[in-house]
Amino acid sequence: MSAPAIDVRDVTVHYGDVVALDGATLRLGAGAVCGLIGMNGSGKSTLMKSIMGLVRPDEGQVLVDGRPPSKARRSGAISYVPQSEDVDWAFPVSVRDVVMMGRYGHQGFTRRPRAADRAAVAEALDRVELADLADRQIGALSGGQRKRAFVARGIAQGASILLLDEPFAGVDKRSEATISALLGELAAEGRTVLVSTHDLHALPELCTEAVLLLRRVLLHSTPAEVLEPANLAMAFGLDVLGRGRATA
Ligand SMILES: Nc1ncnc2c1ncn2[C@@H]1O[C@H](COP(=O)(O)OP(=O)(O)OP(=O)(O)O)[C@@H](O)[C@H]1O
Repeated sequence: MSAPAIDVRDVTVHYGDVVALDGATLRLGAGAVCGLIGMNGSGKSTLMKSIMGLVRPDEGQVLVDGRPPSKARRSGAISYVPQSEDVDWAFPVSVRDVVMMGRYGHQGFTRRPRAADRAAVAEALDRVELADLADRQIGALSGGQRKRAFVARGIAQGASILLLDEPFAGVDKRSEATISALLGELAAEGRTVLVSTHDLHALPELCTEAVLLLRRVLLHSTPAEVLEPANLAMAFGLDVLGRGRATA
């Protein structure tokens, strides 16, 4: 049997005195679109950073395709779309340059793009509907377009695992629809998608499964079960859907 795409085993992460994750366990297979749900500070970004190998667990272990995250990252198997606040948008690179970064691992030491790299970048830009903005500076895009550029980087990279940290925050309806449809297509190609979102109502359409996080995984099930009021109450401590709010 092949290793799970993402295998988080009993992971604990501290930032100084803050316990961000406390015995988190999660296993995801190929073809899953898993929604990661939890209140602010529940550890969603930390979980993604642990899977990327950007944060080292104090306890427990993370395996990606059966390998340590750093190895999986170097091989290009895994791609991360960070929260907008974590990116320096003033960096003087074009949208095409950002997507080409996904090809670095394919280019050897010279980092000189070859025809195959240019073709992969063009195809990825097409898939996220950004071909007409390819030469624009990344900071001159809207929030939703920036997210799409980062998704395109993961596609050009050929990543089999995509981690998206709140890709719908501050995003217009067109970008939301483009990204949602794309995540379904990527999963249908056998890739694994983990996506954190505060948009609970979008969960059933967006995801094949969902996780409730509060420093550890409280529940990993279908979107419908995760959205049960009693389950949401475990993670948020109140009736987030019953009060008619669209987001957590
Ligand atoms: N670099 C850091 N240094 C110190 N504490 C941190 C750091 N990063 C995160 N934390 C703390 O760790 C906890 C988990 O943070 P994390 O960003 O993983 O949560 P989150 O679920 O992604 O939150 P949000 O929904 O607000 O993005 C929070 O209490 C946060 O304040």
